[in-house]
Amino acid sequence: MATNQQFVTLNNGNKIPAVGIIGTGTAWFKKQGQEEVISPELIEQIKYALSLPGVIHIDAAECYNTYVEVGKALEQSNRPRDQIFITDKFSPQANDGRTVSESFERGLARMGVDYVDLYLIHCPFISRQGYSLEDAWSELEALYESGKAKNIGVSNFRVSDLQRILKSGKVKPQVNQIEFHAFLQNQTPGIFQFCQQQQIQLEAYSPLAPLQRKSDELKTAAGAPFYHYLEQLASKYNKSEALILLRWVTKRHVIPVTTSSKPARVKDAQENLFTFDLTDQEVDQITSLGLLHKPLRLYWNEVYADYDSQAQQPL
Ligand SMILES: NC(=O)C1=CN([C@@H]2O[C@H](COP(=O)(O)OP(=O)(O)OC[C@H]3O[C@@H](n4cnc5c(N)ncnc54)[C@H](OP(=O)(O)O)[C@@H]3O)[C@@H](O)[C@H]2O)C=CC1
Repeated sequence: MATNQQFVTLNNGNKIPAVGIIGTGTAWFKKQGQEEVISPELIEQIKYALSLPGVIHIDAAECYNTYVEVGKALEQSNRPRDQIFITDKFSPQANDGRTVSESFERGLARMGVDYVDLYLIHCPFISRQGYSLEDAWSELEALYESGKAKNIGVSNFRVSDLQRILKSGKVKPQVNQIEFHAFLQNQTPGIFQFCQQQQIQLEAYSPLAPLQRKSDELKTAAGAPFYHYLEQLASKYNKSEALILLRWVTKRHVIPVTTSSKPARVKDAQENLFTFDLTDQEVDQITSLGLLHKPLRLYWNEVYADYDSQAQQPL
């Protein structure tokens, strides 16, 4: 199938689709204990994503409690495994005390696969006593060496967290998945530059945060120029505002991880993201107008809100 898909090369030479189109958390997230309450909508949406051309990048995690939906969609689709890129994440918090390898094997079994393409530590906050980030990272390294996790990485890590595992580990993380969008350009101090300098590929979750909050924010003076410019670009390129924002993320050399309950939006992200390009000047203008806006942090506020004053500083 001919596609407009693009890939990014990771620091180990492996390739990853340049956009993740079907996150299975956020709006799809289920509370602990609700795992067996199946969402037919999510199964259908993943199956729809799996019917699109190219390699389909699915973002899963232990704490989303949606492995069953991923597994059913994979089972019901006839997509070859090598045309699917599956990310999974170990939850170091509230996972009934499972070790990395127990969590990993449980994820494989529930999704009905025998490897994942990318395995991440979901956050640097480990609740298990006597178990450190370094311990968790060495377990990921073992999964990488076994070939059951084709790439490994982290999520929501600060520079200091990365420095710890860079010092103790043998394998450099391939990815750090963080919240990144025009209204939160540094989740934690210096993280954007550090990862780019270290060739740790950044992934952006909540790349559409400015649209998720558009109706409230448009009313503010700080938001209006940003949204007006976005509308202008959407009209110039005849693309949705969502696609303009996702393209901006890719132009910052970050992989957006998005999701939607609407098939047309999933299709747009997979098929149309690379059918147009923003100029350098347009990328810079989105960056600058975004920075005028106060930080909009959708996740991990309880631990990272103290960094808000530094999250929207120009690089
Ligand atoms: N590592 C981590 O800690 C985290 C990881 N994630 C991962 O990232 C994935 C994506 O995160 P998420 O925040 O949902 O990503 P996005 O920023 O892409 O937001 C997706 C949401 O935006 C809505 N949306 C899409 N297009 C528009 C539009 N044009 N106008 C208004 N709203 C729109 C969608 O609604 P609709 O359904 O109506 O299209 C959907 O609910 C998650 O599912 C999860 O896999 C997320 C958070 C934390």
